[in-house]
Amino acid sequence: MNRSNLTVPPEGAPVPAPHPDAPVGVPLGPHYARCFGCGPDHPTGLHLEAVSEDGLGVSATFTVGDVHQGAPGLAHGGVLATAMDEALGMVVWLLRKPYVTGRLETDYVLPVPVGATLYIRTRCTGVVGRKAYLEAEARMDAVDGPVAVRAAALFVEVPVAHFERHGAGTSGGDGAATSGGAGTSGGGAGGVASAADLGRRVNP
Ligand SMILES: CCCCCCCCCCCC(=O)SCCNC(=O)CCNC(=O)[C@H](O)C(C)(C)COP(=O)(O)OP(=O)(O)OC[C@H]1O[C@@H](n2cnc3c(N)ncnc32)[C@H](O)[C@@H]1OP(=O)(O)O
Repeated sequence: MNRSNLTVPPEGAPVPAPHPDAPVGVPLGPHYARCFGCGPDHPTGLHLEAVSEDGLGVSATFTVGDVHQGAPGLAHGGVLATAMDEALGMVVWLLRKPYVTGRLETDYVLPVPVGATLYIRTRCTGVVGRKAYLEAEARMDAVDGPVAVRAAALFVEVPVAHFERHGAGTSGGDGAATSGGAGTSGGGAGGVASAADLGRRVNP
């Protein structure tokens, strides 16, 4: 894909070993019930579903709905970028450290119609200090379908306090209260409802 050197790991950058607690071969479940990318409680979200392949790579699916259109009948490019961001974020989630997206680069290769399912595969290609380098590819309607979107990203590790300082506080806001409570609101393994949950998750 066309990408800047900001999302390419420096030569010799190590690819981390999978975290010993990282799930392998199982559905990841949402990290937060109201997440626009993966949350089951979000009415118009992407409802992306993901499986950890080997603790460092993730396979995910996203089916484009009516609410995701840009041009009539076609997925909005920003929504497709969100799907890639979410799938990439699930990879750093496996590293058991809090990260945020610093930079996301996207190549739109094919128009993606409403009703299409994207099969997304993401992978960590290196970690240097606080910076994690990742890439992703989305294929249309089958795991071996035509490539529709490619992405590369730089995620930056942040302290848990980042979410407490900038987010809705340790209570998770009213979203946490209405979505089932700490630890369970995410549905699958490791879901969080607040920054405090996130802290317990990465430092149990
Ligand atoms: C509760 C549920 C939770 C659930 C959590 C799971 C959520 C998953 C959702 C998907 C993920 C998202 O969308 S996250 C949401 C979208 N992203 C954000 O909101 C991030 C907003 N930006 C920031 O907060 C900040 O800019 C940071 C943290 C990215 C960086 O600030 P900082 O901490 O001061 O660090 P800084 O020194 O500037 O940068 C550290 C290193 O990274 C490099 N770097 C930083 N930004 C960039 C950049 N855009 N492009 C290239 N490189 C960059 C710097 O050059 C430096 O390299 P060097 O000098 O060390 O070499």
